[in-house]
Amino acid sequence: MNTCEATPSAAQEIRIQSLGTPEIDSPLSRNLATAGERRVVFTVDEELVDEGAAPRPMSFELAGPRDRIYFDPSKTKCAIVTCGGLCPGINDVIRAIVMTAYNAYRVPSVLGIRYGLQGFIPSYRYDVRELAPRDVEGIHEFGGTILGTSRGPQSSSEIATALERLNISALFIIGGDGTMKAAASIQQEVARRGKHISIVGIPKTIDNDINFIPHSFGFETAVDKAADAIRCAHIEAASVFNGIGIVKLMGRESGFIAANASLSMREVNFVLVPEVPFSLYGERGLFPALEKCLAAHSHAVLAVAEGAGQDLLSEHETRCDASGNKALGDITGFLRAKIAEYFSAKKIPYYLKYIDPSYMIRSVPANANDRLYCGFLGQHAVHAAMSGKTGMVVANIMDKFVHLPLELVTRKRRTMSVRSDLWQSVLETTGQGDVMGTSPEPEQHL
Ligand SMILES: Nc1ncnc2c1ncn2[C@@H]1O[C@H](COP(=O)(O)OP(=O)(O)OP(=O)(O)O)[C@@H](O)[C@H]1O
Ligand SMILES: O=P(O)(O)OC[C@H]1O[C@](O)(CO)[C@@H](O)[C@@H]1O
Ligand SMILES: [Mg+2]
Repeated sequence: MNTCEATPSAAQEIRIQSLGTPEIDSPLSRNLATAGERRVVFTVDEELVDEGAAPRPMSFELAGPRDRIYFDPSKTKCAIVTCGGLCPGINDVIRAIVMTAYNAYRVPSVLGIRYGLQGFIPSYRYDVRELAPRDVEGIHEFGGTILGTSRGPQSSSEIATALERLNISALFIIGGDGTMKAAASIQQEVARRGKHISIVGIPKTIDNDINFIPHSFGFETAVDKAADAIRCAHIEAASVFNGIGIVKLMGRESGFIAANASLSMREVNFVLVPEVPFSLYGERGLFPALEKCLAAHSHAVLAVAEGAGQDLLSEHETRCDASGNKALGDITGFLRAKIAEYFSAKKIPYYLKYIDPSYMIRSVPANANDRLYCGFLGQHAVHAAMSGKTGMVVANIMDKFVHLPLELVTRKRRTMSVRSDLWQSVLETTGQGDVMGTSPEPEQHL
């Protein structure tokens, strides 16, 4: 993303589905709500579109309250569901949705669906929860989700039936890439039945792997926590002769957390991510480079995304989790064993300190920036639903809140491009280019 213009010009128009013409006067004061749609044009570069694609202008619908809305607030019932792994800020989004629905639109009811998509399915027997402002007042102080979450497929047909049974007008679905696919199939099922129910997604994931979303909420907080772990690993490693600090960070198929946390803590010498293959031995191998690093600085720090180097593990994982996400082999266990072999054979003393902050980076409350971000996302999601938008998510692109179709955000999973400024910056800061070179061609990486 590089430029932002106020008018559409000849840009590709990104369209959002609508349930019908908004004909009801919004209860929001005239100077808060805008008349009609406003659009913004960004020149979108390859980081968000396709690797190698030329930058191109695209026009997006701006988020925000409209002066005419689709749903009569006095008859509107909303529901919120949270799915997938935890992420800092989920409660902040829930709070913002409830507060906006009640305080801005005076809707009479917002329901919380328990434990992800399972909460729609009668056989699980989870009660729905009424969420009034007093129920959500203080929830932003806590990590996690007050509604609970789950993984695993559920029938869109049963979910659509539950939405009809509960008489829901707008469903807010908070989750990651998988959840957005679920949202798309729920929206299609609801439309197939001819039901006027708005389905609005709020993209959530610490992995930052949702297509077209530059930074999902909670990512910044997760990076903060990951940076704390790196700081500790560096102190431990630097406090002994030939100390090696290894930090394992979440990031199944995308190394954004490892890359960003390492850039914020410049002491990291090697960043290993799923997107870039590497070898252990040979001229451009990780271990000879680690050996050189120890010889030069007497200590070294490695930040390892959990999905890195999976091809090196002798037993490839074939298992998946309940949602079909591939299970990962233990790359850091493998590296620790191989480091022991390598340095023992060379009779080089070393002291390895291993830190796995694991779930701690995603179960904490959101930091101040993420809280602000979550508040806006929740508010804009309600404005979008009330004006009859559906099959969409709310996103922040270049400091503008916009509507994106679910179809766009579910097209593929976002990974870090080896040509991105982010990865190039990692290479420049760490000097690890010899091990994980700048070229995407695997044979040039070792
Ligand atoms: N292709 C799909 N179609 C319909 N539902 C899906 C699809 N993929 C995932 N889901 C459902 O969406 C929910 C959440 O998916 P998943 O567990 O992959 O987490 P996620 O939303 O990607 O979040 P995160 O990756 O941040 O943990 C699950 O209930 C899962 O079954
Ligand atoms: O919550 P679970 O099922 O243990 O899954 C862990 C995965 O979830 C994520 O935190 C994404 O939400 C990944 O980084 C991690 O691999
Ligand atoms: Mg996911």
